[in-house]
Amino acid sequence: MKKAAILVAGGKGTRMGGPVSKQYLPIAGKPILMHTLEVFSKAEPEIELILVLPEMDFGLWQELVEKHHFSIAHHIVAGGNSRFQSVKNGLKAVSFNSGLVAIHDGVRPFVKESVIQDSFQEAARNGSAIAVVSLKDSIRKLTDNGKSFYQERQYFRLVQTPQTFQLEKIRKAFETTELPQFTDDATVYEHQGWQVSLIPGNPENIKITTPEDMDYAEFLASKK
Ligand SMILES: Nc1ccn([C@@H]2O[C@H](COP(=O)(O)OP(=O)(O)OP(=O)(O)O)[C@@H](O)[C@H]2O)c(=O)n1
Ligand SMILES: C[C@](O)(CO)[C@H](O)COP(=O)(O)O
Repeated sequence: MKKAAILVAGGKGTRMGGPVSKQYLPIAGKPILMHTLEVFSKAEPEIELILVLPEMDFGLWQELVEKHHFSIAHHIVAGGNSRFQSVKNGLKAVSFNSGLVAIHDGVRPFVKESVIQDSFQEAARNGSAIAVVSLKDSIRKLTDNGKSFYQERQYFRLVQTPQTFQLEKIRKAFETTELPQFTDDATVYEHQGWQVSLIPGNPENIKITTPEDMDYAEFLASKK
């Protein structure tokens, strides 16, 4: 079965701040996005890789590719104004019509190869595979009047990427109008009335979001 991965990196990284968007920041001397492309290429050597970037960054990316002698084949696609729109652009760019597609945040470079492989296997069986991890902390639900209530954490999961799907189904799901609850791809898929399948993610697969994440990312890279 044909496989593709869409690595979305069309954001501005406003929570990270700084003059360079977070997806290009170096970890262990190499831009975050190159680590992410590498892990997908290692996990699935035959995969079609689609990298979604802000159109204004195409030149910067080309310079980084040359500077780092980066040789993993990938297609570049222009992002949109939201993650939803960036994914939609990536889905249009997949070169085949029948197969599987993993959608992954470009800024999650520490996803395990085994999680990527498991996600394709589960999506082939059941249509979708969403990587999730359990919570380590207790959680409380806040109310609008300033109270809070205990919640049973065994019924909750933190949602990561990859989120992997049968291509025809996720393309159809993304034909819908964008809604505020579409914080990831699972919510778009579910909006069709389809149930998602969950698979175990890996806890170190953090979404690099704020400056303190960079120190942890350097630590994780040093352990690889
Ligand atoms: N218009 C957008 C917005 C986000 N993303 C991507 O979606 C992933 C998860 O988004 P997030 O971590 O929120 O990234 P940013 O939107 O860049 O961060 P911020 O919200 O701090 O600006 C990132 O890889 C980001 O580049 C995207 O492809 N297109
Ligand atoms: C897709 C995601 O990474 C799953 O946890 C997350 O929902 C992205 O959220 P963001 O607000 O775009 O950072």
